[in-house]
Amino acid sequence: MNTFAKSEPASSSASASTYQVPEHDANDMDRVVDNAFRRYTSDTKRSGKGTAIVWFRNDLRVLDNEALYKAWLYSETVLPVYCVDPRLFATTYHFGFPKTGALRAQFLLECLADLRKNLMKKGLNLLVQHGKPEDILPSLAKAFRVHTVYAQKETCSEELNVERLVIRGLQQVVISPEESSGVTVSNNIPKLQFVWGTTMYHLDDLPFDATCLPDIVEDKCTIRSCIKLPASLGPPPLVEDWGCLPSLEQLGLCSQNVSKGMKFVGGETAALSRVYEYFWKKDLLKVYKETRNGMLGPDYSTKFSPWLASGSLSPRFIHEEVKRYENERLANSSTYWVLFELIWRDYFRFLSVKYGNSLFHLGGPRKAQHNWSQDKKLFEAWRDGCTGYPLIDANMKELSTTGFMSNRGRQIVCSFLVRDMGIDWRMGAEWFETCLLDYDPCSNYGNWTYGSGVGNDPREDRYFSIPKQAQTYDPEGEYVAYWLPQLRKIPKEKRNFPGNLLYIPQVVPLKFGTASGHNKDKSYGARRTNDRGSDRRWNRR
Ligand SMILES: Cc1cc2nc3c(=O)[nH]c(=O)nc-3n(C[C@H](O)[C@H](O)[C@H](O)COP(=O)(O)OP(=O)(O)OC[C@H]3O[C@@H](n4cnc5c(N)ncnc54)[C@H](O)[C@@H]3O)c2cc1C
Repeated sequence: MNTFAKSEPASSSASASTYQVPEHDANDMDRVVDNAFRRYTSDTKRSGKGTAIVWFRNDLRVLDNEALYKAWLYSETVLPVYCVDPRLFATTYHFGFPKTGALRAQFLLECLADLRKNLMKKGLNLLVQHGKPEDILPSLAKAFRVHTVYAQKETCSEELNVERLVIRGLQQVVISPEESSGVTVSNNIPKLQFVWGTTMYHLDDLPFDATCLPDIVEDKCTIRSCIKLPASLGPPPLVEDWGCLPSLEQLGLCSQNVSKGMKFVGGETAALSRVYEYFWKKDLLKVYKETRNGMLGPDYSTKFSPWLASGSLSPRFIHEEVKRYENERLANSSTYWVLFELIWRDYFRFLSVKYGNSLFHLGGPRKAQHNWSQDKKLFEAWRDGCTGYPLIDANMKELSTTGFMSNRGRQIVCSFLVRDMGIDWRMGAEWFETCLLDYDPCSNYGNWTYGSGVGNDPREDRYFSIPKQAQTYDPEGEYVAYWLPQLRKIPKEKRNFPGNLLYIPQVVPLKFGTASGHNKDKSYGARRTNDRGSDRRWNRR
């Protein structure tokens, strides 16, 4: 089997100047996950025979995992498998950036270590194999006489291509009736069965076909309950070597310490702890709508996205927790707004079903024509946080240091790259793909096409004025001074507008307005009524 040599366990310690998200220590986190598992336990009896594989992809969780549930229900033994696919650690499609940066790789390893731990709590384990799923799964299916491989359905081209190759690989596997231990394997070929599990709304429950998705976000259908699992899913099949998790070095990456800002802990245990911390312990859900446009610190927004993207957290679980909070504490526009943001997440996923590969094309779903530049120097100034605009530079430094950036920050740096610099939006999207802990092809490319005017958004011009954004969202320059300490010595109101003498020269002039003062921007801000950016999208409901 293609296993890795034993390496040091993934570490997640945070230094004094970082915020650990969640803040809980390991014992507290274990208590939270055990409680959640207990609440989602059922006494259903399994009805199947033989062995089934669960092929874990972006669903690195036990709670509300339908593939795991079905594999357990329709078999006598379940073999959970994760394939460390080398393609994930290659380079991005157009511009050759690392496909997975060190911080997300580290987060992924933490997710896998935690998944193994939680599967063991349920009487199973996780087989970690190095290689392509289309090579590994058929050979495991043959060796373990598997009747079905269960997996979560994906929607974007790279993942769909792997699915096609796995199906083809399984078609080469023939399990004779004598080998199949009494299980009916149709045509003697193990089958690949998909479940839908990435979104809060189930694809099959939409009141329209996903290919007819309207260009508006609506909350029009009911949300399914989380799946309950029995207390034990064991026993697992006999496996000689369950495989070690690779080190970053074995993946061809150098480890990167988070020296300041948010240090996220990967895995389902941390995800459930963050939900507990944000909703129940700190009671922040009730103010989410007022704080969600912040940029500094761990608590202005939920910070659920890295766990949602890796599938360590189920959006349906968040929905159920919001409803529980509304019943037990209060319901207000903030409790609703978290769900509404999750509808946006769903929306971008369904959009990928509707628009397919055009989400990744220069002209986007709209097939828009623009004269984009690919100026390397300008792009590098943006990427490295050296544009001379503190708000841009601070956000880009946060991204490369932590793998995270606020939603506000993402909209601002996206607008700056495409509107002020005129750079090909795909360079920005691919750099985000490298760096983001929460990278998700649908949300990332969906938001980039949206922000650069090539998406399905009826409004073409989403320009974010930096002076106006700085004035509104960082009036005291706290955020920029946190990431650019050289600004701490100047008066608060000047930190976002330090002038070239105190800061570095600006690489491009702003397309509209100037960054040198508030007053000039006022008329400009008033003229461009869309300056609050995506907030106006709510009008489209
Ligand atoms: C250019 C750009 C690129 C982005 N790339 C990604 C990406 O790769 N992965 C990703 O998960 N999000 C992406 N987003 C959306 C958004 O910025 C993040 O989801 C959000 O900042 C995560 O922080 P949070 O969990 O605290 O969000 P919260 O404000 O607490 O929102 C709760 C959840 O709602 C969802 N959500 C909120 N806003 C959006 C949105 N605009 N689009 C889709 N889902 C949303 C997320 O799952 C988020 O975790 C991008 C936004 C922009 C403008």
